[in-house]
Amino acid sequence: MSQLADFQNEIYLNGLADVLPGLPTDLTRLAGAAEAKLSATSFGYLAGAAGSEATARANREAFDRWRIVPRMLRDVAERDLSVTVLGTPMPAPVLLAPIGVQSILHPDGELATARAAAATGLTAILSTAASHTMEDVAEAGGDGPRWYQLYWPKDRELAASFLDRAKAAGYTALVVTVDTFTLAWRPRDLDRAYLPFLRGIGVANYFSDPVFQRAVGGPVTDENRQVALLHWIGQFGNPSLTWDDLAWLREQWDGPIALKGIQHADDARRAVDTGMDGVVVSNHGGRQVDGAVASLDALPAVVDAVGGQIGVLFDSGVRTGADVAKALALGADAVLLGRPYAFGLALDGEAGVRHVLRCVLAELELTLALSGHRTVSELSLDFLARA
Ligand SMILES: Cc1cc2nc3c(=O)[nH]c(=O)nc-3n(C[C@H](O)[C@H](O)[C@H](O)COP(=O)(O)O)c2cc1C
Ligand SMILES: CC(C)CC(=O)C(=O)O
Repeated sequence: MSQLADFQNEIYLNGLADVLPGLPTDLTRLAGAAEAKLSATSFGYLAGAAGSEATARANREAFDRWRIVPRMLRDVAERDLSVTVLGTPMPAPVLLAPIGVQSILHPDGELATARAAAATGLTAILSTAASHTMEDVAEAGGDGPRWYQLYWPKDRELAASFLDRAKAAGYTALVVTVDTFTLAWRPRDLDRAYLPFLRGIGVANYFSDPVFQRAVGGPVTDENRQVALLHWIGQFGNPSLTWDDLAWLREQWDGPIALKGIQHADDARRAVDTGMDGVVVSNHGGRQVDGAVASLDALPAVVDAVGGQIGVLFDSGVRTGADVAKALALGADAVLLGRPYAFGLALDGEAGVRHVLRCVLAELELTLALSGHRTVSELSLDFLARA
């Protein structure tokens, strides 16, 4: 029995109370459990999406339109789901998507997430909009692998400072999110006039930054907090960015860079042409362009366009191990898990995140094995049929 699916035996042999923190093992039930625990504002921010939330629903429907076609009698006794993605070895092709403002879900926020990721050997991608500083999160994650997600601010000096800090704190790859230079129209938050940042959540990396502090007249205290928040609003996103700016970024960061939020084959080709190391096919969980194409439907054309020249990662709509397997079969090198681990965080902090990760990994391995696959590289379109 291999390590990833050992979780299943542990549950049966050691019993629920010893192994499970009282959380569902059917990960599609996490949202309901988290809703019962969180405030309406926090749950709305986490679960909500843009506009009518049609794209968020489409992300799920796209997974349902693909069905797995299991193959038999192929000796799957020895299994190994490990991969190396953008230079980082991973026990399975699953990463934790960058999710900001995690302290609205649990006081330990990104610290708990980093600990859970380290415990499972998975790579957590830390958001620029984290509620703890990147240095504190790096310390919490210890030796665990970590990547940094950049929200590229208007001031290049501030962007460079973020990158220097990330390098110094041991983040090895950079994920640049290009689909969120401003927040979309998000009715659940608009209806409650709720934005975590305006309550000082998600600004830790800005307020702790020497370049930011210089701009607001020194360290952020009660006295200049309002000025600092206004400066944050002005700095957060940069709608003027173009492909030409990536050359500057390339000079600032010598490790791998992936662009997150790519949905069109031509954009993927431009990522190759501008010297990027990867793309993340993503529509931000339906939180940006309502009516946008389902992320899974955008994946095959990007995989084709890139032709193996750079890495293709995927997110938006992944809820189960079977979903991960489907995205891999459609050509993703790895998959970012988003809301499910955040629901776990809300439900039980570090233990909740660890629970979700272990469930996904075990379910992924069992899905692949029971459908006749020992490794991820054996997966192909042959694995899937249209529903
Ligand atoms: C509450 C919340 C906060 C997020 N914050 C960030 C962020 O700071 N940076 C980023 O690149 N993506 C962010 N995302 C998007 C995720 O990285 C990911 O693309 C998305 O959650 C995938 O959709 P899914 O959760 O439906 O699978 C956030 C998503 C949620 C739900
Ligand atoms: C805009 C951010 C700072 C957080 C985010 O990416 C999100 O809420 O989707």
